[in-house]
Amino acid sequence: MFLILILVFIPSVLLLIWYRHYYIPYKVFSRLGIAHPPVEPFTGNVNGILRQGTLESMEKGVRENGNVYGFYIGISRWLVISNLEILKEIFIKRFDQFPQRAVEPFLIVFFRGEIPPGLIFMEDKQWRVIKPIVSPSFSSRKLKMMTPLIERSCTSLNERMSQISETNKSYDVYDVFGQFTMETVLGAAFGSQVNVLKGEGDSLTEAAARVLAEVDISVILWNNIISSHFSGLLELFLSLFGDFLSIPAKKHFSELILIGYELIKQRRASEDPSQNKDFLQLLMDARSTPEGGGAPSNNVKDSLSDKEIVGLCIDFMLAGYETTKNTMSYISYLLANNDEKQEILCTAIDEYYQENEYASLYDASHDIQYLDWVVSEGLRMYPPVTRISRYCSETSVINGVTIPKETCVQVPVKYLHYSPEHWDQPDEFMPDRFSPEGKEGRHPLCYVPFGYGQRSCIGMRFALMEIKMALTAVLRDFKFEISNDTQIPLKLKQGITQYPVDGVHLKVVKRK
Ligand code: HEM
Repeated sequence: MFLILILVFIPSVLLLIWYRHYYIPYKVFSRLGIAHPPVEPFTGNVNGILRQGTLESMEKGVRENGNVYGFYIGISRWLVISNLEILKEIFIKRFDQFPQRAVEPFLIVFFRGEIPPGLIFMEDKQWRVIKPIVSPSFSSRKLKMMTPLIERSCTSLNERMSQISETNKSYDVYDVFGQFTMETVLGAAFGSQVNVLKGEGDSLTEAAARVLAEVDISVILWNNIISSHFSGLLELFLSLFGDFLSIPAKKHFSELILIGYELIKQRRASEDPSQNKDFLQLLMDARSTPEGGGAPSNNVKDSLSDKEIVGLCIDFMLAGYETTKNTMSYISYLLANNDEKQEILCTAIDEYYQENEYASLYDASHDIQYLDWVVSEGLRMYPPVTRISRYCSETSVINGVTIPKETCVQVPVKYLHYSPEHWDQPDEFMPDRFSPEGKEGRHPLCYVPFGYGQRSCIGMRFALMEIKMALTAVLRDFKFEISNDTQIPLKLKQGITQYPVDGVHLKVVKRK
């Protein structure tokens, strides 16, 4: 009897597992006529993605399957869409059905502990409340108040480039721009005055550097596989044993959070907190203004809690560090490899300062048109964020394609930026394509380094201001040159952003 029970029970359980974790979930795309690579049990397409590289596998997928194809991470569904008309619907017209990004990996939830998510992973309902309170902190007027902080770091950057040029050797500018960005992002988020470029550090710089170094894409993929099969299992495991496992990322997050609380406390006790010109202070002072002006009604949340403020500042730091550091490094690399374009830019900067001798870096970076085109073209060729996601909250049919509820749409940014359908000679560095004539007739969705629609990058203006000011400060006196140890082409890797694995080695040469 017992033997019969075992013989029936075990196969039934195995059959059920096979049915629930393999047969049913992996049928969804094929039933809807959506192509996808062959799946492996349990992991779905993850092994193929890790073997080929995240970006490469996506580009191969688009080439082989066309502008709509699917893949599975564990049993969760991902749909890669590069059809611009479908994307326009998803980003704009059907925002209510695609209101947020991919679900936040539980590991990140665990790291941040009591702190609520920042805007990046914020769920739609909460985002609609918080975004109007946060948005005014990113207005041109508020950002302009932060320019002294960036000017100070630009001066240190210029001094650092001067030291490098004197060695007459090539140097890893990725490292230098990393220090510059760390200095500015910590200054902008928390008002830090530490001179990272001069080798100084403090507890904030250390905690931030460690948090930023800890996040690994394959860990996140495994997190997603487990959560897709056994929702709640990772949550249960980490809530029971998390505190006993000494996980470095958790420790560094906690340090950052405590520093954030301490800063808020000090600001509250300070006699004149208004002298602080950073996001922490702006968020402490922030009040939402209802559309059309006037005071917010009583039943609408109009200010942020301390936890929300700290969460948002850490979010800005995470979102702004690697993206900005990578962009500056890529643009320097492109300029070094395209000296005639670099000459045009340097001449534009010289001419501007001949006419406006005492102009601030902010004004120069705002007014020099060619600089804007160079930065835009740099972001086209090397977008640091190579994929944008939108989570489908309600089954939708768009242009004949059925997108089932709980599918995550991925937009292959880099693929769009190189598509010959939209770009002439996409492999060439041609800043003029961003001139008014160059832009004419181009579909807005084939260029999305900062995303698109209501959930596009809130830090875009800040990032562009910082990148342009830094480039102006450097190129007034120096230029970039390739040397024997410049890696051409750059070897790139997909982490949270796309980054140059071996850094960017260039010579920095004095211009005059
Ligand atoms: C070159 C630098 C940067 C690039 C390329 C970049 C790119 C992006 C992209 C592609 C997104 C997703 C947009 C979408 O889903 O449509 C995003 C979102 C976001 N970025 Fe940036 N970013 C940069 C710098 C920054 C900086 C400096 C900050 C903060 C100061 C920042 C804060 C954010 C936040 C908070 C979000 C989420 C917005 C929301 O959901 O409402 N970013 N960024």
